[in-house]
Amino acid sequence: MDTQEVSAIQRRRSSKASRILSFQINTSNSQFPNLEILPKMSTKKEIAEKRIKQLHLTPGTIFMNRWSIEGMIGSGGYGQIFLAMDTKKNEVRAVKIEPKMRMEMITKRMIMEMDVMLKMQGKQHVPLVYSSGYNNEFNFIVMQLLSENTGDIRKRSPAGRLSKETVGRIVYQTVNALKDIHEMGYVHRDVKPANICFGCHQQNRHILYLLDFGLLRRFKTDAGIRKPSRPNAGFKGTERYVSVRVHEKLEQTPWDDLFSVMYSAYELVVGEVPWRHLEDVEEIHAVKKLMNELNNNGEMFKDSASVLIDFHKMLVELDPNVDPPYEKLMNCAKVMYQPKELNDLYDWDEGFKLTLSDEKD
Ligand SMILES: Nc1ncnc2c1ncn2[C@@H]1O[C@H](COP(=O)(O)OP(=O)(O)OP(=O)(O)O)[C@@H](O)[C@H]1O
Repeated sequence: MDTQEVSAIQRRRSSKASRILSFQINTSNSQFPNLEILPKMSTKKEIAEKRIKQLHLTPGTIFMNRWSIEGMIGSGGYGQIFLAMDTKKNEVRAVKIEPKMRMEMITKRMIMEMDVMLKMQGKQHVPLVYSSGYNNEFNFIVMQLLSENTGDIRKRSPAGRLSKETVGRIVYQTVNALKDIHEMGYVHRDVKPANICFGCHQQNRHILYLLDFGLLRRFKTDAGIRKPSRPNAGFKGTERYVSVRVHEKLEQTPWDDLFSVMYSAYELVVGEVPWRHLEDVEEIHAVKKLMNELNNNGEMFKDSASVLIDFHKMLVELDPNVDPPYEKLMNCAKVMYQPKELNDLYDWDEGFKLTLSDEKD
């Protein structure tokens, strides 16, 4: 990318985001952020639409005397995520904030998230944490800034879906990310496209990062023994992406995270899951059970979904209480993304041309 191209991209981006990042753009080194997939800062209208009554931090605030808050880039049921500038190092960061009190109760979700993220530092698919802690009002984590999440990238792709070459590599890397988490004795319990991002710098733009460690739970003891299952483990996760076992309130195991990978991949490669328009949770459960009937699910695995047949079959045939064969699952994803390599261009690097050419056929 030369200086002219960078300027053109900058002009297309919101002027504020470009201003924030312009200090870093130096085409003579390969460190500059990938502007095309940086997370967008929410406009006032989007914030209102998300019914967020109040921003926890307003742009212009210098949080903890160090991080200059530029705007909100994401929010979930618990936290808000801000684009911030580290005023000491002159580098961009993401700051995740959660109020310490919620409905007069002390919130612990982010305390646990910090703890797990710190334990996992050094794992390839876990974002770098620069600082974490709390002040009088908030728990916070200052972490590596990542790209727009893959759910939002899919939504803005012209065909509303991603190519099998890109989704295969997302599956491969997500299974690898989960392998690390599971090997440390945790299940993630909220795998979904909104929690999957890529790096936004030249050197990590094809590395996938898994986000949101707030729902993790230990399924193995420190000695590596599976913990006894609770008779009713409750429903934890996001309705659209949880496995049939989670609908049945069974204790989650790595198997359930892998099913969430499968449903996420289905949505990314097809554009939607078969239960996208269903509101009744029992109906969603019923369709997911039907999908698992290997002799009866042909309708759900035709056209662009057909690339997931083998991966899905492999999962259905696994025992949820036995450690999954990660390498076999990753090899299955490899078949999906060939002839590409992990470090070749992804859909967003090449103007989504693979899905656009599919549409024309
Ligand atoms: N480090 C980051 N860099 C860029 N964007 C991020 C980062 N962390 C989070 N986001 C964005 O913010 C969104 C919400 O983040 P996250 O899932 O961590 O919040 P949450 O409050 O825990 O959400 P939920 O209620 O779904 O559990 C993500 O989907 C992603 O788009």
